[in-house]
Amino acid sequence: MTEVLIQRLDPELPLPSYAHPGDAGADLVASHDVTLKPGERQLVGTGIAIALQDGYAAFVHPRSGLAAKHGVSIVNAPGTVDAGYRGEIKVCLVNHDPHAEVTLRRGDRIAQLVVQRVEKARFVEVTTLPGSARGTGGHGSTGGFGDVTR
Ligand SMILES: O=c1ccn([C@H]2C[C@H](O)[C@@H](COP(=O)(O)OP(=O)(O)OP(=O)(O)O)O2)c(=O)[nH]1
Ligand SMILES: [Mg+2]
Repeated sequence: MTEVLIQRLDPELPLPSYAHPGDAGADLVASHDVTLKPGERQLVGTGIAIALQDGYAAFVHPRSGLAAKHGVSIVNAPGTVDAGYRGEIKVCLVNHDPHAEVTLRRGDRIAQLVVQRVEKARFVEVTTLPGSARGTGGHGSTGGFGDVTR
């Protein structure tokens, strides 16, 4: 288990917490009320700043309940929090619902933070890449979407 130093920027807001012992994501809350019109996005504070250990990053993921019930997601999902970042963690929420406005209140759980170990890559330039079974096929090269026709 990695230790993450955390600073409460708003003493009245809770620290991130895992809802269940096996959960990967710790819930983050909104630092203020926010109302999103259909299609609108807003950057929302969470009231916390963290210091991750070197070799770690934290990823800001959407909550599936907000997505399924209200169409609310995160524009840049998952957002990347670098180990060296000391500012407030913020969430760029978006309302994908075509009709309904949605209001989230200060203290509501709006996203979840997944802390992960990450590798640094050394980029080695070559003129030809080694062959592979997939080759250059991508972006739907393995087939379509079953019976769906357009
Ligand atoms: O959902 C997010 C994504 C990022 N960040 C913070 C932490 C991260 O370390 C920093 C920069 O994020 P990123 O590198 O994704 O943004 P950028 O547009 O490349 O900005 P910068 O030029 O500051 O790197 O912003 C958040 O608070 N929430
Ligand atoms: Mg960046």
